[in-house]
Amino acid sequence: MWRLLVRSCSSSSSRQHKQQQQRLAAAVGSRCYTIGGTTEGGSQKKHEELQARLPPFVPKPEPVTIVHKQGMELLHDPWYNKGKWSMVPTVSSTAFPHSERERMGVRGLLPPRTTTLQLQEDRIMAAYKHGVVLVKPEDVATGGVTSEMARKWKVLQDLQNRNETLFYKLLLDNFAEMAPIIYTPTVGWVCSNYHNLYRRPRGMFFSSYDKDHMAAMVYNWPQDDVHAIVVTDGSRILGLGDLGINGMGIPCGKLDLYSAAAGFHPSKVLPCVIDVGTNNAALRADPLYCGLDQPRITGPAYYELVDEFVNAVMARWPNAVLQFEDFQMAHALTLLQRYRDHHLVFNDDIQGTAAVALAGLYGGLRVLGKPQEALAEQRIVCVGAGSAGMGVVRQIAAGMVKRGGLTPEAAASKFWVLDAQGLVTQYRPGLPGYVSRFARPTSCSVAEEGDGLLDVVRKVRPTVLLGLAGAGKLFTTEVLSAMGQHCERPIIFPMSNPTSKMECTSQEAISVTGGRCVFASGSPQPSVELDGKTYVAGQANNLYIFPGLALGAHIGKTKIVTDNMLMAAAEILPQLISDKDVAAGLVYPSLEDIRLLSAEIAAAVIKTAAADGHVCDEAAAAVAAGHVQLLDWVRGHMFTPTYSSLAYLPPGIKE
Ligand SMILES: NC(=O)C1=CN([C@@H]2O[C@H](COP(=O)(O)OP(=O)(O)OC[C@H]3O[C@@H](n4cnc5c(N)ncnc54)[C@H](OP(=O)(O)O)[C@@H]3O)[C@@H](O)[C@H]2O)C=CC1
Ligand SMILES: CC(=O)C(=O)O
Ligand SMILES: [Mg+2]
Repeated sequence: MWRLLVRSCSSSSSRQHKQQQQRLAAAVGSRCYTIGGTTEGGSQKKHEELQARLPPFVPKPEPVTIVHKQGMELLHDPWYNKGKWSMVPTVSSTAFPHSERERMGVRGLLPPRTTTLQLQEDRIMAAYKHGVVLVKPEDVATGGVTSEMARKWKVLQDLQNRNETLFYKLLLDNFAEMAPIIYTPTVGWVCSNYHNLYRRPRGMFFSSYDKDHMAAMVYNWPQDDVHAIVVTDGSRILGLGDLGINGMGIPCGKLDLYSAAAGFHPSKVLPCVIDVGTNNAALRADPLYCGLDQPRITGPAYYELVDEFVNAVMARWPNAVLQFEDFQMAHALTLLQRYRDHHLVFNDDIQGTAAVALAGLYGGLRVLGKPQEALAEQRIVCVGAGSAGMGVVRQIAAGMVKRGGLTPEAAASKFWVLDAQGLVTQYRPGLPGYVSRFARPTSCSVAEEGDGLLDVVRKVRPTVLLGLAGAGKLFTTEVLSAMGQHCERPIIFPMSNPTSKMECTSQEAISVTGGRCVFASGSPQPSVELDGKTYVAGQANNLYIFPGLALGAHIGKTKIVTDNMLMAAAEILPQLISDKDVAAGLVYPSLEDIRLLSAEIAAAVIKTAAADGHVCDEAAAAVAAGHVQLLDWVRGHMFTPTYSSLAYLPPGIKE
């Protein structure tokens, strides 16, 4: 066959071709041979030798499948999808090579690392033979995630993949019960195991490999109208550190809450991850990890990638709210400052957490029977000087200025902030501005640079203790006991997530202080029985804030998210706690009312933005009509999970 091909090419050679061959032969002498024709001055023998060495041509057509689908439609077709059945019976599609992703319009719809059919088979074989261990003993011991919670998560995932209307109805009707399953703490376990649990691809995956392609790639997403985007780079997932692309579980969980809590339509939200590599060596070494196998990109190249992502999504979906989530401290504030003055963006960990912490303190003051002005009288110890901790401290200080009439300097003097090296004082060289404002003066005789938490608590006698270090049990029995000794009703918020990283449990705080503390925690905690009395634990988590804040910003078309809007969210939330719940010691309203809470937060945010001249005409008119009308207007934008009649529109016919 090969000979046939050579002969046929040779006999069809044109005059021009022959001349070319002659020139070539003259140039290289008898060493020259070509495939497709013999050189006239060349060696026929050499040519024959070559042919003798080549294996015979065996006709074997490449296995090409002609497909009439692209993009998401292709991925959701189990025949064309190069997927596997994972432990959750859904498809994944990482076996598409990159050139094929381009051809088939699925670039960005899949994690960047490709896999092979063999690896997929090995994985299924392992599951087939040994079953799949969902929750390891250490997860149960430290993560607060049990096999039962993992099982429930699977049930909900499966349902979400089959029927979103039913999923959201179920979630809304059982919000307080199911939030811990779709969100913290279970979402922490999901992210840690994302590479094992990898299921139907959801959202968009951007990576450094996509540099200069993002503006085009976003058009692979099959939705013209996106209202909310949550993005992470996976660098600080809850308190679990760098989980790389596995962090995608967080934008998915947050956006489930956008839809359940604030009524964003599920088809109009977009979870995103920017994969710039990971410094988590164990993940990179895992053959099932589906992110890039490279260390994290840093410096200007990192910011170029994030800039490109922001420009790409904002160009296609200019009305979307963009929430930055779980970026490490090194980048979180820089990114927020980079975009916040001209894009509809906010950082949930810095700003959402800040608002929920201030709201919780106002709620705590209600429990103590004190007005909001009493905030200025508090002495506050905050463990954790990262994006969450410093955002919280800054917001509470702003509350002290606004409600308590303090100067910014006097407000700053009410805080003692600790990081991994202990108490932060101005003695520390090179403190960033947002920390140095709250660093204790070096002349401070009460507590000194580097003092540990117990020393600080004993010396400062704080009324409020906040935990945002993500380092686990820092509120030891001694610390809690010291809090209870000097303060009749200490406010204690271990806000780190997930449960494994919380500073203490409800049981520890309530029992050590004899039930006197006002308690709320980042991840949900059980009620505690003590001396015949039941103490209910509240949840100091930004889930109370970001859905309503984003809803207000989106429908009010506020263009930016201002500090005043965040303050409005923080101030309205404690007003929504029922008197009964206040009497029970709760510093936040019931999560069962989350839709109402989000609508009220959205209304408060819109009112404030309207006063600052930042809303669209329609929102301004709703504000002018009065609170009830504004609330109705806000609720009119919320998706309700019910079935509607379906109508068929043939292709090519416009709606
Ligand atoms: N409840 C909620 O709504 C929210 C909770 N969080 C939680 O807050 C935690 C921190 O998040 P974030 O601020 O973004 O993280 P960062 O990594 O930005 O900051 C962590 C901070 O904690 C300090 N720290 C670490 N270990 C210790 C220790 N042993 N003692 C005292 N301080 C310590 C670090 O100090 P150093 O720099 O010296 O290492 C750093 O200042 C996470 O667990 C996260 O889940 C975050 C957002 C919302
Ligand atoms: C709740 C949240 O945003 C966090 O722990 O990072
Ligand atoms: Mg977060």
